[in-house]
Amino acid sequence: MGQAVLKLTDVAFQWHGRTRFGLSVPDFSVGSGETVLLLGESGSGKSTLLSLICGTVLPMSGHVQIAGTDIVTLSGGQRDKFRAEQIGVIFQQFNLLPFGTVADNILLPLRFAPARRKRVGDARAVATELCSALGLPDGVLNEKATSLSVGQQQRVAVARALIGQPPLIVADEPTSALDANSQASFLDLLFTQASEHGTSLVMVSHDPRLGDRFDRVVRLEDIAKMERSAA
Ligand SMILES: Nc1ncnc2c1ncn2[C@@H]1O[C@H](COP(=O)(O)OP(=O)(O)OP(=O)(O)O)[C@@H](O)[C@H]1O
Repeated sequence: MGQAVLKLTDVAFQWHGRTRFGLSVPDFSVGSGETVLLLGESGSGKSTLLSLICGTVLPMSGHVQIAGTDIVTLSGGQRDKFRAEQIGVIFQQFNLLPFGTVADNILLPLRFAPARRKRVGDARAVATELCSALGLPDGVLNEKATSLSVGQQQRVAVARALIGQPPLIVADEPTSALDANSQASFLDLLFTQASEHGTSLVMVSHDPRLGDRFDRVVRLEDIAKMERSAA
């Protein structure tokens, strides 16, 4: 494993909903360029862990280091900017801007991330290259994102995560809406792009069959302790 891009140390978090759910992670690291598949049952806390990694929720204690910075020490605004600079995120539902074009969607993270934008140079040209590498049709940048097929929208979400080469990509069940063939070609594209740019990848899934493609397969219960109780 190269130098850690992601390192969680002594992290403890709790949701206070109708039932209380606690997640603690003593020690979990992902190296530079490493690809990790995170498996776990439904409701086991996989998305919660990704939210902690992205800094959209904060632990009650512990440290979440990304590229050497402990995001727990940052203010809310600093954390939003840091996330835009350092992490490409692919959600289960892709979360594309419904009224935006494909270009608006792909270029979105650069708006909040000056260093990432600078790395890109000619952003529109890079977005065009990414679309072509991801098998999207010519001229797609001007299409409305929601006019595309589900598989195409998924590729737009990947282009948005990859643009400007963030050191870490976090993906929450990105293939759940695809059939087996589309799933395989989607993962081929994601892996080719990530490895070309030395990007680390943490992907959550229910499906252990995807494991062969990854450097490491981690079961959530092997790195975390979960507790559930009545509120
Ligand atoms: N915003 C929230 N408020 C309160 N409780 C929450 C919240 N989000 C998740 N939880 C609780 O945290 C637990 C873990 O949920 P989480 O979504 O992290 O699991 P998961 O492994 O990603 O599940 P799935 O595979 O079904 O997406 C669940 O018991 C859930 O009810």
